[in-house]
Amino acid sequence: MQVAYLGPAGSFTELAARKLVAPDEDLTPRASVPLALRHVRSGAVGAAVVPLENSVEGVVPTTVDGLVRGGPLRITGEALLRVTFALASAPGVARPSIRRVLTHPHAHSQCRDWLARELPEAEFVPAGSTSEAAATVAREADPETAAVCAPATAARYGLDVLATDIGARRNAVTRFVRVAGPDAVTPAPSDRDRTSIVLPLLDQVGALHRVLGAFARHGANLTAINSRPTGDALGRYCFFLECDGHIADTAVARAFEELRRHAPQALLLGSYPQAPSPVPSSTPVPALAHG
Ligand SMILES: O=C(O)C(=O)Cc1ccccc1
Repeated sequence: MQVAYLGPAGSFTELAARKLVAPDEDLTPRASVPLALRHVRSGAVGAAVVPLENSVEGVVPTTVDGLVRGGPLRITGEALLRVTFALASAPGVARPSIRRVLTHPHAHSQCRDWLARELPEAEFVPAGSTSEAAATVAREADPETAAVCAPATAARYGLDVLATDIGARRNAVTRFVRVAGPDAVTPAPSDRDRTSIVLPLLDQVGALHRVLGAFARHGANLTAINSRPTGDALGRYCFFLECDGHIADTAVARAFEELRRHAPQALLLGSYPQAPSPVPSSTPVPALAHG
């Protein structure tokens, strides 16, 4: 099977994809997340691996939009990757000559503080991925342009590393998902699963309250709730929900059934094993103070 990923070669997504493919599957790069998902929907590839969210910046909007808009898809797995960022240039370039910094918007937002401090005059130029930024810098060999990418990606494209660890957080983790067509087999329940759901929210009093209530009543632990505009009109939103557990678990199945009674368009994106964390477990969430 061909599995697309956000490329070109050397992206963080490629590293994640390597954890999510079987030995007999082939990885094939795509220039953007929408293109990779379009090729899953058309059947040109069997699956795609795309970045979904980061512990510092939250969700990758193009990915969530690609999942909630368009034909149904199925998430069948996830991988977590610790990401560290380097500033890289063509060989022989000195840091003071950098006027432009190329990278993926999600990488830029995690390095914004360092860039504002160390290269306040440099302009940010969005790239399709961190590896595309590195490839462009290598190809153009412009002494005024640098890329933000993984140190290994800089080495792969023959770039010099001008600075390392320029991200705002040491333990930044990005979550990637493997996405297939709607007929993909749901992985069997494991001891620690996650379920992802898409829900167009009805424009009614109490609509969100009923959704949250369904999870609480059946004892399913809702772990994330993101709203994205449907794109149809101002004020129309689609929710991307996640909870612990598998759709084969009674709590999750009952919560989803109840959700469907309120919002028949609710769509199960998938149930799949949660990936182990690549960093030491974080400090507990502080309890809310009740006044
Ligand atoms: O995969 C990449 O290289 C990307 O550009 C997406 C990305 C950006 C920042 C953190 C993780 C993935």
